[in-house]
Amino acid sequence: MQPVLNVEDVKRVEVALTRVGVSISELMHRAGCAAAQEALALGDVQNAVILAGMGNNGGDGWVAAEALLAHGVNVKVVTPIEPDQLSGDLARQVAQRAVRAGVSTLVGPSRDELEGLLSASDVALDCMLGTGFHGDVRAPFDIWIDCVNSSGVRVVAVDVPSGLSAQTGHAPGACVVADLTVTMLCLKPGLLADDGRDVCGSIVVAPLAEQTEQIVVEADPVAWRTDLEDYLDVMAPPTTAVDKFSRGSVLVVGGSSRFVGAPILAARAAARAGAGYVTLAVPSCIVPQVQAHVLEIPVVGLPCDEDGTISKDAVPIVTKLAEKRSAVLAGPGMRVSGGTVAVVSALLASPTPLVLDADALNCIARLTSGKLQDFPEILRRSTPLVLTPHRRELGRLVGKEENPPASLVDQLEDARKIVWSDGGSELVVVAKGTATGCVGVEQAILPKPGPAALATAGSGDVLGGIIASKLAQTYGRVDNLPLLCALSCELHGYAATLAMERMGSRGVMASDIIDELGIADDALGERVTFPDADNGDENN
Ligand SMILES: NC(=O)C1=CN([C@@H]2O[C@H](COP(=O)(O)OP(=O)(O)OC[C@H]3O[C@@H](n4cnc5c(N)ncnc54)[C@H](OP(=O)(O)O)[C@@H]3O)[C@@H](O)[C@H]2O)[C@@H](O)CC1
Ligand SMILES: Nc1ncnc2c1ncn2[C@@H]1O[C@H](COP(=O)(O)OP(=O)(O)O)[C@@H](O)[C@H]1O
Ligand SMILES: [K+]
Repeated sequence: MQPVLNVEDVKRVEVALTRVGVSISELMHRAGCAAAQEALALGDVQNAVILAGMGNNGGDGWVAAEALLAHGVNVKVVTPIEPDQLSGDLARQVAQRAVRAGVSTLVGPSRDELEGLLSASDVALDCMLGTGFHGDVRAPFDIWIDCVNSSGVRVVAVDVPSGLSAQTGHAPGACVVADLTVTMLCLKPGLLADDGRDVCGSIVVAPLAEQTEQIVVEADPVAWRTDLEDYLDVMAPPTTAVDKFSRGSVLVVGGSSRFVGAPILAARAAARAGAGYVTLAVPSCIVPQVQAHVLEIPVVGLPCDEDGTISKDAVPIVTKLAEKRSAVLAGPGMRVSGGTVAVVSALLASPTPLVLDADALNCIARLTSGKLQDFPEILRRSTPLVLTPHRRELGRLVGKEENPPASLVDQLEDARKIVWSDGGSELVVVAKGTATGCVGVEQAILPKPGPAALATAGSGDVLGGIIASKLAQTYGRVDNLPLLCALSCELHGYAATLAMERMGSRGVMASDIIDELGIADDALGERVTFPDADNGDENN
């Protein structure tokens, strides 16, 4: 797994490296050389343009320019001001050194000049703004960014594409769209979510020092990005010694007269993700409709209130059904009512491994007046419990209904409020968004995010079904629950990628994802077992 550090913690790593004898100027030298090396590795680089800003990101660019020149590349550094006028000592020194070494410069070019230079270049290195970027992109960089993006030249972003916040993943204005991002020391969260996924291209981490790995780990990573082989730990070994019950049995509780489809999607996903026996429990008033859509899945009718939701009287029936299953998923389409709140509470008190999604989460928000972190006893269990909120549901759970998490780091922070208030290793919050964090008490794991095709109604129900299915197949014996959830998210994303091949990038519906789950599960298993044969882009 690869550690992901908040930007402020990256600065602490920089300081720690200086304490072990690697100076900031040495780090900048290595950063610039690493960027130059990656640019050369693109191949066919005779002419390079380096767009340098006025801070240390620009400093990296001057070093890279000198390194490229030493490799015989025809280099030009574009800078807003003369190297002598740079205010930062380090950036000024490396710029002056590069000029002495013969690097040529273009100071404050017109738009036409810059466009001409870019069109004659084989690669552009973006060294305008790095982790020191804040606010709106100011001139001249807004114009330079526009020129780079419209030039069609290959772009290597140094540390972070200019205009992107390496912390939040937001690019509120102009932002470089890179083919490759060479990021220094370690991954930062903003590269992996929201706008970051669109602008980084593939990501290469340049560690810069042999001590980096250890120091980064000690700097308390905000999350860990999985590599495919990490999932070997939670992959069930294939066996023929099974029957339909021992392959895992899942109970899905949900549905209402308003939302009939959601529990069907969840139950079908659970079956396609490998559970041998899936049962659906829905309000009795919708049983005929539901049963007509699922041939293989028995549907149990639960006592129903007048508004078409599950009533309180369902509690003993649901509890009894849950006892016999290896995992339960509750929530899809169930709505929030006195009856559904009672059912969710009863399931929390039952020992069967449990996944709560959608309205089951809203029931908990109602039960705790939107302050789940103040009621840890509600979640305290000795068997696995997984909550799968999207950003708005997560906001509702932790008292931020009006101001839900807006970035991956916000998701991780809010999910941690919940898991840390509980403090037990049986609880995981799968905080969903453009990138998803599987947050346990000890660590947060970031699976590779799926395609934007997942942003379609019902796709969350499918994920809930997958997680319940995978959990059921472990029979509660899971050493690393966050990792199992991350594997489920990867399966969800991979199935959506396969569905896109049939339905197009905008045509995928949740049921198409379900149809690909079986094939995706096998293919993912192959890729986990033989990662070297994998050609997929593992970065974003
Ligand atoms: N971590 C490491 O170990 C290593 C880090 N290294 C490198 O250092 C980089 C961080 O350097 P840094 O702190 O100097 O910040 P940087 O990104 O150059 O930006 C500051 C400049 O940008 C300007 N500026 C800001 N916002 C702006 C806006 N909206 N629009 C326009 N301008 C704006 C800001 O101006 P100011 O706001 O101060 O007026 C100032 O001039 C890091 O990303 C990596 O590349 C490597 O060298 C070595 C190893
Ligand atoms: N842009 C995106 N890129 C990747 N995954 C996404 C994106 N948008 C949403 N997703 C994923 O799609 C799923 C949507 O879940 P959810 O919002 O609960 O859907 P629903 O409530 O409609 O079932 C989540 O797993 C989420 O991480
Ligand atoms: K940059």
